[in-house]
Amino acid sequence: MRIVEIRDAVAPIASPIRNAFIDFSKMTISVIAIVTDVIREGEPVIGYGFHSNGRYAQQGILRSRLIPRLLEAEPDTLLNDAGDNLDAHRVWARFMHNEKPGGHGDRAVAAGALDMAVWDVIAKIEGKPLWRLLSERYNDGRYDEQIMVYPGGGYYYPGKEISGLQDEMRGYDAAGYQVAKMKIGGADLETDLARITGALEVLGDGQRLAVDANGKFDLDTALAYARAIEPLNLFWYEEVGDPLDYALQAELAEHYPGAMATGENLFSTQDVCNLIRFGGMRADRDWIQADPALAYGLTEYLNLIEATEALGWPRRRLMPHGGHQLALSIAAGLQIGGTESYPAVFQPYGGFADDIPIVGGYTSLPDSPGIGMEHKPKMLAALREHLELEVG
Ligand SMILES: O=C([O-])CC(=O)C(=O)O
Ligand SMILES: [Mg+2]
Repeated sequence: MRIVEIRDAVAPIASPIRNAFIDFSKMTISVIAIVTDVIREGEPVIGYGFHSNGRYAQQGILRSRLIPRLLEAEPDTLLNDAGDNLDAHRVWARFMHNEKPGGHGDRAVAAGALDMAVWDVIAKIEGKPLWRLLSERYNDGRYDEQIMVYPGGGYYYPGKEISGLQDEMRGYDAAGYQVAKMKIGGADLETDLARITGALEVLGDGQRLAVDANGKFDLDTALAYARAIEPLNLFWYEEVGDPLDYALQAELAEHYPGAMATGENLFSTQDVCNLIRFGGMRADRDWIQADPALAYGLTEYLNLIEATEALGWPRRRLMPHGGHQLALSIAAGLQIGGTESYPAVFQPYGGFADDIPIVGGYTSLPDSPGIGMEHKPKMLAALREHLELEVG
């Protein structure tokens, strides 16, 4: 088989929401299509990819480096031994050829989008859902039929802070979610505490609510919030300080007995290992949120699982950021802890298959080939429109 074409485009994912650090008024993502010469049901097999929100589109890196490297490669060097499908590891090594280690920034995001499309192609050519392919290749055939998912949301509602937030939490509860997440750090402690209390009036138990500071706090503020929320027994306290400030994270761990979560802005396996080694993270209760669609893709996430397990972290403590079906497929097929979802924000890319419900905080995956994007028709239509693709 051959790659016929790789398309990329910049897609808007702008919305009026803001977290403690950024607003999303100009947010974009890169979307990708890998078109192959393999024909299924009369149409060429096309793999789709995109990266998670929070980082802007990566057209420069994709167009000037990663995509040309694939198109210039001797086609057979990208294939598996049988020559009938792409080999994700060979493809990854090729598009990352001549890139120095370290300094993982936007390059990791570009790679994450491209690698997602590669895995969608591979699973479609193999005629299997990605979760099943992962289970068979890397997990001795084991998989989870039910995956823990929680909605990321709870942004600020100027003018109706509490009632807006409560309505959103009511919606998540009605949709079947068990745990939901809200933003903090975009207001003062008193205001945020009133918001948290308001959310808890809807959700009840503190274990049904996680809070996310998006890297905003210095140590003093981190500890002040920690003291205030500790009695509430929340599900987790997320990305409290700068994502690379492992000393702050370690100090927080000394003072906060509840669960901490972080890692969505760590873009390499090495960064995550450093977080584990130096960030005071506790494998019995904390969560690592590294996101394959921001951090070099699923191909690299396989290395991340192996490296974190070698440091004594059960894969069940991994819960990726990003609310995409790639992480859901990984969660099912490789049996990590679960994943975030975005039923209410970052549309049309957020959320999972339209036809599969959430029950008691868990969901499942469709059985159709690939990542499952065909079960999100609005998203697929948007991808095709941005990529100017008319075929299946
Ligand atoms: O950047 C955002 O607001 C999204 C985020 O942190 C999350 O979903 O955990
Ligand atoms: Mg977050």
